[in-house]
Amino acid sequence: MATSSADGDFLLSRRFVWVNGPVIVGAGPSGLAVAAGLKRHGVPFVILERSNCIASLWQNRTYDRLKLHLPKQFCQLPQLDFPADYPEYPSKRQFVQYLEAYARNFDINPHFNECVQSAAYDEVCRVWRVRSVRSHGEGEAVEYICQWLVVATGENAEAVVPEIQGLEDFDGEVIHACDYKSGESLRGKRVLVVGCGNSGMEIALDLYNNQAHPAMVVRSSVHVLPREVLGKSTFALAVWMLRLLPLWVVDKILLTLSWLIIGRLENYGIKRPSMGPLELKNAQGKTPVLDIGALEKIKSREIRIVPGIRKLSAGVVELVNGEKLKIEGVILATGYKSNVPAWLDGGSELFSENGVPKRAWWKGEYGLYAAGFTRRGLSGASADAVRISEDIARIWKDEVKQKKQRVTCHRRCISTF
Ligand SMILES: Cc1cc2nc3c(=O)[nH]c(=O)nc-3n(C[C@H](O)[C@H](O)[C@H](O)COP(=O)(O)OP(=O)(O)OC[C@H]3O[C@@H](n4cnc5c(N)ncnc54)[C@H](O)[C@@H]3O)c2cc1C
Ligand SMILES: NC(=O)C1=CN([C@@H]2O[C@H](COP(=O)(O)OP(=O)(O)OC[C@H]3O[C@@H](n4cnc5c(N)ncnc54)[C@H](OP(=O)(O)O)[C@@H]3O)[C@@H](O)[C@H]2O)C=CC1
Ligand SMILES: O=C(O)C(=O)Cc1c[nH]c2ccccc12
Repeated sequence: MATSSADGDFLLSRRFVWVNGPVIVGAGPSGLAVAAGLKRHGVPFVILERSNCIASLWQNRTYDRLKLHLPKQFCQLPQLDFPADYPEYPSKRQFVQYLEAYARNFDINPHFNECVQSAAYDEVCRVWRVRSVRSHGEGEAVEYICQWLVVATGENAEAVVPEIQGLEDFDGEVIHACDYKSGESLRGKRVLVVGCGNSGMEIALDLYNNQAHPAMVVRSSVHVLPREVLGKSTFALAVWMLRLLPLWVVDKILLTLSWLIIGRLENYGIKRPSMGPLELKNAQGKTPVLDIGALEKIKSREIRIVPGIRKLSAGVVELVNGEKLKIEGVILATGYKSNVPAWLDGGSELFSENGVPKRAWWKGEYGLYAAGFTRRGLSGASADAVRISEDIARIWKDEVKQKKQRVTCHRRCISTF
């Protein structure tokens, strides 16, 4: 039956579902890891996923040749290691296979094609009301009512598409990095890659490897670090040094090693930020680039570095220095953002306006949790998941015990009559 909702949209009648445990929003690595932790403690839950598969970022919104850029020991989820024969840097296919095995192993069955549209805390009934719409069938609307809400929608939920003057006049292909699969279709073409984070760098290299001619926009500054130092992971080295030394000292060491291995980036048109790489990651969430080969092509000018864009027109980009380049395609490697502000009502003591938790924290009020928002990649997501599942399990078990006691007491009271 169709009814009219408060905001005037037509809506199929809503189904109400009481969940005896938490609702987890998102079936990426963070949501799966929380779910596995809850299974371990015997806590029931529902996990809602807007797409038709687990880890949709990895399956649908990343390019073919992507590999994890941190060594495998920093990327596996709690309670299940990667298979022993996985390489140091697993491919995206291997990572997805691992996640599928993870979901199977812990018997995690997300509700697919269910996009959460809103979630709000009902202070009167002291429950969360989580409203979703099923994208398959007739678009059924469901309201889940639960005591705990775990936000696991990720730091990369939506693509950031910048406003660039004249973008609509450009006549070639314009895609965001999340829709880039391979440079094959751009063979022989001049392609502008906007953005120089890990996506921009790796896509520029992939374009080069597919015989395209990439130019990459570096409008401000970026830290590029070698992925390895003397055959050892730079990231692993940094983690190890952080146990012994303050962060600023580790940053100084990383920069000295980079200078010895890579040389001065300024020679190739790339400025380094004034803040050190780890300090910048902590302060602003800006991930340093771990170089997998783009720098060599930048040095040989096979990947051109260009400054910011002034405007685009048919077949041409005009740069802020007045230079004009002929281009046939644009890849926007301009980053991602959280979508939490679009659907979470309340929770402002945990989440800031841009949809990531204040102070990179995992627990809010009224049973609200955030998994995978601490800017520490997959290892951060795993750490959050363990804390969250243990916290919920502790409260859930207490409540179950109390309920049992109430029932026993009630029975005793009845039997004394
Ligand atoms: C290209 C790329 C490579 C990366 N490589 C690494 C790496 O090597 N190592 C590392 O540690 N980190 C890496 N990261 C960081 C990345 O954030 C993590 O790897 C990981 O995917 C985070 O998991 P997550 O579950 O928090 O978020 P996601 O993987 O983004 O999962 C969130 C899920 O929530 C779903 N969702 C979103 N909104 C809704 C909604 N309203 N309703 C229902 N479902 C919703 C999404 O469809 C998605 O499936 C990489 C990121 C990118 C973009
Ligand atoms: N192999 C792997 O494991 C990979 C991991 N990743 C991870 O995915 C996450 C997202 O990375 P990424 O997609 O690179 O996003 P980032 O947010 O790291 O980088 C976005 C880039 O776009 C630039 N930019 C934004 N708007 C504009 C504009 N209007 N004009 C010019 N430049 C612009 C930014 O420049 P500015 O700094 O000036 O704002 C920055 O260089 C990161 O955590 C990263 O580590 C990504 C790819 C591969
Ligand atoms: O790949 C990512 O996006 C990550 O967030 C992983 C990560 C966490 N801390 C870092 C420091 C340097 C490089 C990558 C990471």
